[in-house]
Amino acid sequence: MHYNNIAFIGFGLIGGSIARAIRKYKPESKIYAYANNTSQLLKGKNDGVIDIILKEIDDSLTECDIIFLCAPVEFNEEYLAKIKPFIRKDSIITDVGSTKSSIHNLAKELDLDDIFIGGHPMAGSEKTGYEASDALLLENAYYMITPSSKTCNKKLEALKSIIEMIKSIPFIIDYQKHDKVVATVSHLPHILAATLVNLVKDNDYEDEVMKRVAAGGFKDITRIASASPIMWEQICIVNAEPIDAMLLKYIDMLKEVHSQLTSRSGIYINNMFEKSGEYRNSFDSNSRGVLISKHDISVHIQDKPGAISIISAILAANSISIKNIGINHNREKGEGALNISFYDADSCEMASKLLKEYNYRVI
Ligand SMILES: NC(=O)c1ccc[n+]([C@@H]2O[C@H](COP(=O)([O-])OP(=O)(O)OC[C@H]3O[C@@H](n4cnc5c(N)ncnc54)[C@H](O)[C@@H]3O)[C@@H](O)[C@H]2O)c1
Ligand SMILES: O=C(O)C(=O)C[C@]1(C(=O)O)C=C[C@@H](O)C=C1
Repeated sequence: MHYNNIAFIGFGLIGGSIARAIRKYKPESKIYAYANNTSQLLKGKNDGVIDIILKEIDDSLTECDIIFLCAPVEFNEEYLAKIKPFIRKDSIITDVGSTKSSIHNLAKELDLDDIFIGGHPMAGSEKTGYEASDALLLENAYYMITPSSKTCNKKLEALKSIIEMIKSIPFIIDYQKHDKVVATVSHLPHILAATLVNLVKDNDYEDEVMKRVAAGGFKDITRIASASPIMWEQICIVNAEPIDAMLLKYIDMLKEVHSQLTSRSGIYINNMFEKSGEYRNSFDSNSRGVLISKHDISVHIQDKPGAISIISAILAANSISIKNIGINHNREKGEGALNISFYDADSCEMASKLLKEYNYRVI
């Protein structure tokens, strides 16, 4: 089995990024795509990423060796049921959804648990749509795989090799554990970011001074508040139980901070930051090449020799001094493969603008 014919149901940020990477690393693949957004599909076809636009869910899917479900999580479940009549027994259905138990339960109900293998790349962006997709988006990122008890080794190895081909790092995990992990490190943080932004909106002065002066700290912690409402509505509802369990623990922590603040316990606050700083810094020391700076950018580049020199030549030619530069091999820590830090905000802003003009994806 060569897994040459690959279909995407949903073709936005993640579907588009995987398809672009497959086209890049295995150009002979035949890529089929279906979505409810024709303009994204036409762009994909124009870019040479898609070979065949599927107008319907029909027996064209029988030609496909692997099908990626890449719509918001509840729609992925709807499509799992819809595609069932057209799927060959020896093919693989996988998904990229941020929740796993619910779709695994459905696969079992539909008697598809020998065909369906869950997947979830741990990289992304607050942006949506094929326009924001990038062949390098998932490079060096963990890509969680949740097999079922009926997954055969051959299919698991095939999926792993596709994930490795697109330069992600396969990470096998039980699907129930997956949902608890991401509830804590991804879903709850999105809720916190959204509520924090809404707190400012609801409490700002008439002249919107809070919005105006909000600086690095606020922006760092709230980038993901701009994420897709429909995608996050579905993630939160489908994974409500583990999210809610962590949310309650978090509320207890905040209540404790409230009580310690009321009694003006500086030592409590000090210890809180001491503990969090130590742990957070241990994340950084585990990742190679990651820089910590107030004036830094992440640039999506290929993780290969020569890539850094092109960027540094562009910046040098424009008299922008680099403080530090390094490949981030461990994408679970940052978004781009290359981290560059600058001495001041102006240089950082100029560099970002310049590299975008050269068509680099800069975050
Ligand atoms: N955005 C991230 O950071 C991220 C990271 C990892 C996984 N995911 C998961 O990936 C999936 C897709 O997210 P995305 O960021 O690519 O979103 P997106 O909005 O960029 O893309 C969604 C795609 O699904 C299509 N779609 C939406 N509703 C549809 C429907 N009813 N029928 C057919 N097509 C439909 C859209 O047209 C679009 O092509 C989600 O399940 C999400 O949980 C997202
Ligand atoms: O970097 C971001 O913008 C993301 O939100 C990516 C992110 C996350 O880290 O929470 C979002 C959802 C996913 O399911 C996986 C990754």
